[in-house]
Amino acid sequence: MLDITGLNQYYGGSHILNHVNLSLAEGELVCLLGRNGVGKTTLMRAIMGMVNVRSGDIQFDGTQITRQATEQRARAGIGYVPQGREIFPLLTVEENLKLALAGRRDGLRKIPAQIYDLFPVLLEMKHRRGGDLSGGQQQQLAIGRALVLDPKILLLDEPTEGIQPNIVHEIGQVLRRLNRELGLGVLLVEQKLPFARQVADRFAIMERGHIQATGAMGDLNEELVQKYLTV
Ligand SMILES: Nc1ncnc2c1ncn2[C@@H]1O[C@H](COP(=O)(O)OP(=O)(O)OP(=O)(O)O)[C@@H](O)[C@H]1O
Repeated sequence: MLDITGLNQYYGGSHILNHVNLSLAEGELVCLLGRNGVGKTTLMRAIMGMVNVRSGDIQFDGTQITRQATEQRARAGIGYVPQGREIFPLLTVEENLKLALAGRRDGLRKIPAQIYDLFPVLLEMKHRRGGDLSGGQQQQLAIGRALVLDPKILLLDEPTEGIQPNIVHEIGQVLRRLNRELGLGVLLVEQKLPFARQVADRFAIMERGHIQATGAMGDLNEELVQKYLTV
């Protein structure tokens, strides 16, 4: 579904993504792990076309997208929930969701009922401003907004950061449900290991901009954790 091969990216003279190879098969839920500053967010942004890459390929759904604009990638079916959520604080929940309708492939003009089914709190808070929501509710809004586009895969950058445990649990359940019931592929950047273990099928560990290890989630042993993840 998503195949990244030999991807190199630089910020000025700093080589950030270093020959990254990573793939997400159809319906797979993969967690990208790694310490702070290793390049996880940069990789997500590169997949979305928000940073220029120097070399390498990104293929999505059989198409080469490496040089496509962000809007084109979103329309092709890559949903993105950025770190820090980036919702519009002065717009209502409903308006935040409606903005994403512009990117629908099928021209739908109504927020799909499924979004409110997945996140009932968004229905309750429909007329409230985004900025009035709690961090956890804003995260649910950010995920809901990405889902309005009807993506084939979803990229999430640290969706549990700064969120209270009951909502973290709820988000985990929604991701599993989307993945299991609807076959949505998910690439998740995550720092919380118990959460990653709970939701992901497979892991990929990044260090200094390179994928150092991948495997089934059950194979993420203490040695790998100590070597690449413990701070
Ligand atoms: N816009 C930018 N300009 C220059 N350097 C940047 C920029 N954004 C990130 N970097 C640098 O690139 C490196 C990778 O950052 P990135 O945010 O991708 O890492 P990360 O693994 O997502 O970290 P975190 O877990 O802290 O979010 C870091 O050294 C960071 O300082």
